[in-house]
Amino acid sequence: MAEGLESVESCLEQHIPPEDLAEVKRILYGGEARKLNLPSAALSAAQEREFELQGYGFEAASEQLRRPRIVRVGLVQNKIPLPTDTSVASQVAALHRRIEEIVEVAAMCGVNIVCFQEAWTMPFAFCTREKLPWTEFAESAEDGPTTKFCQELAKKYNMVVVSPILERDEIHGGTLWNAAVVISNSGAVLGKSRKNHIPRVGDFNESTYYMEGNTGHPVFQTQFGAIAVNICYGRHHPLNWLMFSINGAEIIFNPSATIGKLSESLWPIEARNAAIANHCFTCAINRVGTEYYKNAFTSGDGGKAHHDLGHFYGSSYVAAPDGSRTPGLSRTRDGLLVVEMDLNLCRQVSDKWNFKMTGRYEMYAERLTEAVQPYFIPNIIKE
Ligand SMILES: NC(=O)NCCC(=O)O
Repeated sequence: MAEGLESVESCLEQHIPPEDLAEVKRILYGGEARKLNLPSAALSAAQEREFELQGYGFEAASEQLRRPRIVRVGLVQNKIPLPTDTSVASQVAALHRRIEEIVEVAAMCGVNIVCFQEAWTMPFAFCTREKLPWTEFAESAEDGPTTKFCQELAKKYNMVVVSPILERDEIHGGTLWNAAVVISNSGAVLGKSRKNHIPRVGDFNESTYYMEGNTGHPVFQTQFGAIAVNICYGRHHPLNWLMFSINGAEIIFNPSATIGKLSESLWPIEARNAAIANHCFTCAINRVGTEYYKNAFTSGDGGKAHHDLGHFYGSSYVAAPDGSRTPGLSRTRDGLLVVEMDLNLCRQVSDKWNFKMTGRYEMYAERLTEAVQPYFIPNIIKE
């Protein structure tokens, strides 16, 4: 699919009559997000380094007993800088360099927690179903070179770093996992969260490489808030979001890699709906660009063999618990989205809508326990 539109937002800005634009944004986005005043040095560095930089803020009401809990998150979307047939080491090094220059700008913008896209140290090569060289991109979550690189960034910028990688777990037979490593602003590895739901759709043949995660729904208590990571395809599963929220997540990151022809119409809905349903902030991050492979692969649908998975459409955004959302980053360019949020908004919206209180979780837990039994009898009433 061609890259096409730069972004839905730029199209709206261009074509909606100015007198209607605010109302259109209210209906589509829950209002016009406040633009952050980002430092001019950051804006010019982003321009020089050829990535988009946008900043928005969400408001919360002031409270008498709690001080505002203001946090800035940074969402990074990027293309792979080198072709997929260059050496593994040079591809990883080029990605480290690219991220380093984006994170430096995030630091100038006061970002407290940064999250990269899914499997950020490699091309999203699982579509090929080939093992080599792609499995060579896998690293230890605890002390691999990418984790060490992120620890340095975390310490240097006093920033929590969420680093989604292809993990190799040497302790368990060198098995592969799709995992996000969470590194504290102290530089310590807080832990990891493995992808719970593995796609088997279109060219997303990821179960060729790794299986469903076994880390459950961990929430990481950081200095800046309680965070969780719901990796890519997990966003289609409302119960996956729910369980991170049940464990207390205030911000759920959704590092992704997905393409236009498969999911673009779902993209603006799913993370946003999760923010509403779970009274938390969600951060949807998608990679960008088209990645080409030397060897053609088929989709197993009778169609012609091809050399790319399709266009990753970026469009990273943040949604707030009140249902409002930021505009998305570009569909075609690297970008950094800086979003300021007051985490007090989570409880304020919870007190208003009461989804946690009205959730009837005990009823669903009982019925689901029955429904997963092999000889379950559905409750269908017939004449
Ligand atoms: N990376 C990944 O899980 N992609 C699956 C496609 C999608 O969920 O849109």
